[in-house]
Amino acid sequence: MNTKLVAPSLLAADFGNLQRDVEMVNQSDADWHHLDIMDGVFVPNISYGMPVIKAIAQHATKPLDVHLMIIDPDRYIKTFADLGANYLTVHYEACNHLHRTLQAIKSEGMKAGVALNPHTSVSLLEDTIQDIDLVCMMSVNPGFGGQSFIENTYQKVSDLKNLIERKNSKALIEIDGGVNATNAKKLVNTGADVLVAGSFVFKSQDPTETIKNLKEQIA
Ligand SMILES: O=C(CO)[C@H](O)[C@H](O)COP(=O)(O)O
Repeated sequence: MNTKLVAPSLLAADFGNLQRDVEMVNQSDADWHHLDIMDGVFVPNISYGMPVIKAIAQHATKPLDVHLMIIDPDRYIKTFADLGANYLTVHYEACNHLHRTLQAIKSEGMKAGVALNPHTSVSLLEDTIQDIDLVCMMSVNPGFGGQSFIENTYQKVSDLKNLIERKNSKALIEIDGGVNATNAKKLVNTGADVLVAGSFVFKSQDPTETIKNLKEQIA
């Protein structure tokens, strides 16, 4: 894949102006909307619930990339399929039967993603990488926007790229957490296909321009 994607994380949007921010992403150079769903159990934070998720899905015109930071994600696969999610990502650490969960996501017509926490080795995907459409590499400990990028991520991206090539997988590599203009190019050069950026976009003076610059930088 040559096109590198930017997916603004709505976690860092201004929730008082959520509709404005969703529309800004619709009209920007961003490729996807990234929704971070947190349950207060798998991660120490709760993001937003179903009424807000539904409203976002209704207004969003770009593909929906949904990242479930929740325990027992199988309970919500159908719900997100009905909402129109294109990619549904579950955490490796939250799945007892990851292979079954991936099949269930795909049988609902969505692409199946797996997220890895910073402490989780890429090698654990050795037996599932051919069934995975996207690996979300957490470059911060999940739970909050605005954290600092963990430098060890570069090594993990490189390990993952090797695994994907060795196993002939088509999985995309997505990076989530602390992405900004300083690390974006190096991440893409190391093998990243999709960059999720929250604070760097929504806390900037001109989010539309920031997305445009980020896209240009990684083109
Ligand atoms: O959800 C997250 C952590 O759980 C991410 O950090 C979020 O998607 C991106 O935010 P930021 O760019 O501010 O790190």
